Amino acid sequence: MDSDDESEAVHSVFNTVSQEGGKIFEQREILQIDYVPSENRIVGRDEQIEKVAGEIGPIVVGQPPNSIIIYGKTGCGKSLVAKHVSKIAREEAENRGVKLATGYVNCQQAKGNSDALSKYGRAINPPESGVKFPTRGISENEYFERVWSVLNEFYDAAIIVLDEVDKLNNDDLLMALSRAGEDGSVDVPIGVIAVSNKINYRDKMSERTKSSFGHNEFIFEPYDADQIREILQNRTDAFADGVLDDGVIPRAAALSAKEHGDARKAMRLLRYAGDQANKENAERVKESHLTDARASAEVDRLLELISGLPPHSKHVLLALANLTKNHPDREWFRTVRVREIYLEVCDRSGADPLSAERTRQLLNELCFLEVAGSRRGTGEGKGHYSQYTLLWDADIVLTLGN
Ligand SMILES: Nc1ncnc2c1ncn2[C@@H]1O[C@H](COP(=O)(O)OP(=O)(O)OP(=O)(O)O)[C@@H](O)[C@H]1O
Repeated sequence: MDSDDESEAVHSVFNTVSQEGGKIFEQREILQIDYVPSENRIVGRDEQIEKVAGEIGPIVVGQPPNSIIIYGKTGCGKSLVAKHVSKIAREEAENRGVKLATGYVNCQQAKGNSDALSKYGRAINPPESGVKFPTRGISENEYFERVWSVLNEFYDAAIIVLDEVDKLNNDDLLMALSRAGEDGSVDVPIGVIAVSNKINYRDKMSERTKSSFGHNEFIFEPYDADQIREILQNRTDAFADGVLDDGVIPRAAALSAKEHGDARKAMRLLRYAGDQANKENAERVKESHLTDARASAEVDRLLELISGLPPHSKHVLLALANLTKNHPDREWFRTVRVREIYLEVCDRSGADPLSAERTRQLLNELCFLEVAGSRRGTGEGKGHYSQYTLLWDADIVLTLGN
């Protein structure tokens, strides 16, 4: 392809798409959500980096470290800090003549414990090793054996980052890894850095795993407006020189801090504002572009939340959205009311409705995902009942669901 090709799009709907990202962006990828900033661009997490490094620290001299678990809402820098600490630990260990294996596994992308182990095995397996980590076909035990053999033969110590650890079916892997050194399965010390955005994951852990992680739990708070402003300010080289109006970043930061404190979403908002300016063929990104960007960001956020839901959860959500839309004077609805509309939604979509009890459970799951909210009400002599409210714009939900 000719990179100087300035030819017009064949289809006018693609007119605003260009290799360079239009007039507005210089390096749009800097605002992509998977872009990992270099260490001098990690904002406001010095204290957390120090604490995590403090617990995992002994590993750099080949001594057993403390395994840790980091909790916090989405986009508050958990994975970034975990990856960063494991990277600098590897550099420090190398500096001290210790061979440290480091590997990162996102458990959401792993199909269970065996797959997570296999991914870790492949991440640390040196080219000269004869050990194979097939994607399937061997037992979980065999994966363990192979990981141990690679560690024993090629390394002095190991760190494993298990991101979204709550997505594994159980905590067996967490426990096996954090206890491996003690129970003699492997000759090198292992440090586990587990990451989860479900604070109540702790309740699902067995007592033994809890005691392995002891008091080494860190909770990362969402970012405040100043921190988000600095994070965004550090990414302005995504834009062409001088195209960003002065008020855009402070406003994007203020909105993001108020709504979620999530760095990833804040970057997405800024990127969408740039896209919006491009679409309008504007010379500059203005605060007004944030308004449209917010609508797109909201849709994306909700899509992310509900994308993995089974059909009946979506039917229940649609029922709540319909109620909300049709009763602008009311916010809260009792389970029975939601169920009535749910039955209509099922009827329309030709689905067999689930039981009343199951409907209630699905409503509670929507609350857990922060798509809906719940409260207890007291009836006149009728005891307690639950009420639900939609935490999202009903129109957005209905557009996505229909
Ligand atoms: N302190 C920070 N400084 C600079 N950029 C940051 C910071 N925190 C987060 N980011 C940006 O936001 C992105 C998302 O952060 P990260 O993956 O660490 O979130 P998380 O807390 O692990 O969230 P999730 O639970 O959704 O995975 C990072 O890749 C990075 O681009």
